[in-house]
Amino acid sequence: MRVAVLGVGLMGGSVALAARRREGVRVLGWDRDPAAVEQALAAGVIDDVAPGIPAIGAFAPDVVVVAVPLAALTATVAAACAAVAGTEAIVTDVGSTKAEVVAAAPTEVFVGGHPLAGAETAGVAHARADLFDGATWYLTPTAASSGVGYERLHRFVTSLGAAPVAIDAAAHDRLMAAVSHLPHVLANVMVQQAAAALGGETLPATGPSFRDATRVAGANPLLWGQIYAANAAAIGVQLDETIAALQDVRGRLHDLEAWQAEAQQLRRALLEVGFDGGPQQELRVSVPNVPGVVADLALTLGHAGINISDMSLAPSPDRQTGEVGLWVAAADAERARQLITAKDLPVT
Ligand SMILES: NC(=O)c1ccc[n+]([C@@H]2O[C@H](COP(=O)([O-])OP(=O)(O)OC[C@H]3O[C@@H](n4cnc5c(N)ncnc54)[C@H](O)[C@@H]3O)[C@@H](O)[C@H]2O)c1
Ligand SMILES: O=C(O)C(=O)C[C@]1(C(=O)O)C=C[C@@H](O)C=C1
Repeated sequence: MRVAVLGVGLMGGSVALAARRREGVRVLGWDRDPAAVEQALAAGVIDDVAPGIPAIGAFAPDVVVVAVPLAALTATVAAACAAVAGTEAIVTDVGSTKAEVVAAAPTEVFVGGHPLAGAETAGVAHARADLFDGATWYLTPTAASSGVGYERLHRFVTSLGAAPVAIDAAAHDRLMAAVSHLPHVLANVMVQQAAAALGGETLPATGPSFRDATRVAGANPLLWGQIYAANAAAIGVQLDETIAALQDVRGRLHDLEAWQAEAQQLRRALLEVGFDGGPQQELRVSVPNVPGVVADLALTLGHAGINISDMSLAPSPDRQTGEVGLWVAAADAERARQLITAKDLPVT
């Protein structure tokens, strides 16, 4: 299989690395920044560099993945579609919003895409082969999209470790406003508010909840400035609803126990969506930051036949300890808790 990646940054580099885990896949890379492709070539992220977008046609790619910032997406997709005209290639993108690029490219060779995976970092140096393992990957085919191309793209996305899910572009953008863009806005607001509240304090005054809730604050400013602008209408609706909800909470601070319990239920239900194998439960394990601790946890549960469907790692600020989040089937959760507790590791 031959894959062309346009924009070899965090996402493009991760697509390249994930694709090259399979035998016989060759990846051609192009980026506006020559340093990015040179770095990608030197690090073995891509096999070859294209001198320009028109040159990708001669590479005869099966799939072209456009992974540039949103502001450059429409023009780059158009240039990619022109470059592969008359070949068998299917062109896709990984942009965080879909309506604009899908409306601009109503051609059979293009199917919009968006992996629901990423990081608060940027650049090919942070690219990871396993970034998409287990992730939902939205695809936004239209009536114009080639069926053969869509099927090939579906298989390609699956080969990267992700689960493709077809969705309408406008519905996708409304959904992302709620589950991705609003959380980023709120994380930024929380750090700004905390900084103002702690102004002048010298004590370390933030704890784990603050770190968890604000991990994405200030993520890649170029990328996020463009996401907010591209999806302003849908984010505006979410913000209006958030403001109303906060006002409601403000008015009944002495009567929020049931509200808190409802949020607990809702979070559990929302995070279970998309997992295979029925209801899941999250175990949070406090661990010392020593080599092998995570592998030991994974091996212990693996030996006991307990599948970890998702995992998160959060080191403490001083890097002495950390918290490992493990998602396992609810039916296995108690057994997993006992196995971990037997290692003298606290689990919640
Ligand atoms: N970072 C995430 O968590 C995440 C998750 C899902 C989707 N995305 C989407 O992936 C795309 C890329 O984001 P990223 O996080 O990889 O960013 P990045 O900054 O890591 O990489 C972007 C790459 O595109 C190149 N580039 C910049 N402007 C360009 C232009 N005008 N023409 C061509 N190339 C250009 C840059 O040199 C860089 O190598 C964005 O559209 C974003 O919405 C990001
Ligand atoms: O994990 C993160 O750091 C992310 O912000 C990833 C995240 C998200 O909101 O979940 C961010 C933007 C993308 O378009 C898709 C995924």
